[in-house]
Amino acid sequence: MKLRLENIGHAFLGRTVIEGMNLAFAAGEIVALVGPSGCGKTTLMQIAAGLVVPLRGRVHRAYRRHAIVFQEPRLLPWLTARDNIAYGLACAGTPRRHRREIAAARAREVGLEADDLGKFPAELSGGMRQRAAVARALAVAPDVVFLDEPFSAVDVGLRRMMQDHLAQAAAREGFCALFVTHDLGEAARIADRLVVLSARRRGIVDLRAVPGRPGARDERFVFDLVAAWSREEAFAELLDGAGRLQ
Ligand SMILES: Nc1ncnc2c1ncn2[C@@H]1O[C@H](COP(=O)(O)OP(=O)(O)OP(=O)(O)O)[C@@H](O)[C@H]1O
Repeated sequence: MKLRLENIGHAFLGRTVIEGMNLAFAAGEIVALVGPSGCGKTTLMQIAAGLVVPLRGRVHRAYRRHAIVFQEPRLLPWLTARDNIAYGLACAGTPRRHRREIAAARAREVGLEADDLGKFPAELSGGMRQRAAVARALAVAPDVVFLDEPFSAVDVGLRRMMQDHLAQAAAREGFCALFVTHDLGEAARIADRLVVLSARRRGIVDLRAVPGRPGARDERFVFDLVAAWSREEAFAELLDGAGRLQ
């Protein structure tokens, strides 16, 4: 697995968003991209995923396949949850019976019941739809998963469960996850590594390994880590004027 961003630069309507960015990702690691609103997290993820062609630089991709999870589920409304989860497999020509088995297994992993698989997206709750979106991404056995604030709209209990699931799946299956979030607590829970972006400086202000193992950090540890980060200059742009996390 190889994913490397080399000297990436991008601008919208003549306004530079990202400049001279170099990053490399390893198999099995979860990298959190954090930074204030508008600093270019989504743009950088979309460039890495090939959804946006950068104005400058190159993306080196040497892996079989990747999957993307967006902030909203983006399920196809005319397909059942089962067929949504199996969609990538159907596109890849996986036989029907095999893809139904994989879809059922991936659905179970994210806590969807067998009964839910025959339902259409309109019949599922928002949290269930997002579970299906994660199951769909992992169903194709990706080498890289791009996630753009995937859990920001789900309730706190489900968010915790999905974070743990992602961390365990990445460790077990060896995929690399590039995770966009503006929530330092979330990054502290699930990332191996942190990339901190700045809106003012249009680039990376900090790169660091997160101590401990993703998914195995307890509440106290995460709280103390975020408190320590919050006092650092590298995270200043993530704090609002009152010194609270945004
Ligand atoms: N298609 C577009 N056309 C014009 N400007 C854009 C486009 N996409 C993004 N931008 C601008 O580029 C900048 C970076 O946007 P981006 O969505 O990458 O930031 P972000 O860090 O992900 O923000 P947020 O945390 O609010 O989602 C913003 O100023 C945004 O307005």
